[in-house]
Amino acid sequence: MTHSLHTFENGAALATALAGRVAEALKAAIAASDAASLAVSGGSTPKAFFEALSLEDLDWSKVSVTLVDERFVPEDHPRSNHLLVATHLLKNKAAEAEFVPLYAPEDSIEAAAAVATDAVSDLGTPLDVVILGMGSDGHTASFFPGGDNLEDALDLELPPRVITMQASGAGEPRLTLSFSSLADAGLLILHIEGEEKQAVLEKALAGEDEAEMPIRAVLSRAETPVDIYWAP
Ligand SMILES: O=C(O)[C@H](O)[C@@H](O)[C@H](O)[C@H](O)COP(=O)(O)O
Repeated sequence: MTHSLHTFENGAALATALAGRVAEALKAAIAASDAASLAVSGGSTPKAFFEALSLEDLDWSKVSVTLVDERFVPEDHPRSNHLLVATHLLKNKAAEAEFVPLYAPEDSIEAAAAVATDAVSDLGTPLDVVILGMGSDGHTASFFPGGDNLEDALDLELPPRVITMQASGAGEPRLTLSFSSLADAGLLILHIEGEEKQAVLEKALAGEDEAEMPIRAVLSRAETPVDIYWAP
């Protein structure tokens, strides 16, 4: 599938523009079906975007926010993406949104993945808005090079679900939406910033080996065209 590149002079301009774009998509979903679903990524890049989105004027009581992926840690752990989203997004006008976590205090990560699969499936498919990030190794979501479940994660023949992922570059064991959960999103955004990530994107676009750079699966096989938002 194709992609479009949107570049901005700085992160603040990108955050404002992306928040507006996402708000319009959420409003359209609410107008169409009286509900909207938003799956966001963690990491350091999205903080300014989350802050800007939290101020957007829309009926947040109709919005369900979930995560593209999560570290298998409780929501009070400093590495928790739930904590990141609660701190930077689920406040101001967005405080009224429902949050659907991927982490659950189950006896195993596999049990937590099963609970999360049911919770995310209740949001319906396709997800209305998905925000992806990208690591310098070319991972996105928790589709890490060398990941133990990477092949299944990227298999579009398998159903939408939350799966576990372990990889040397991932830190904690991860919970992640499968590619089939996000490939047909109404709006599919890849948000990256900095010269290093720009070079990683160029390398990804210049090759085909998805195991080497899993972001390639999204860029080449997503059903929805990918909107890439980049600032220096
Ligand atoms: O849980 C995570 O870490 C994210 O979901 C992950 O996929 C992130 O988007 C990239 O690692 C980029 O992270 P940075 O924005 O910190 O570079």
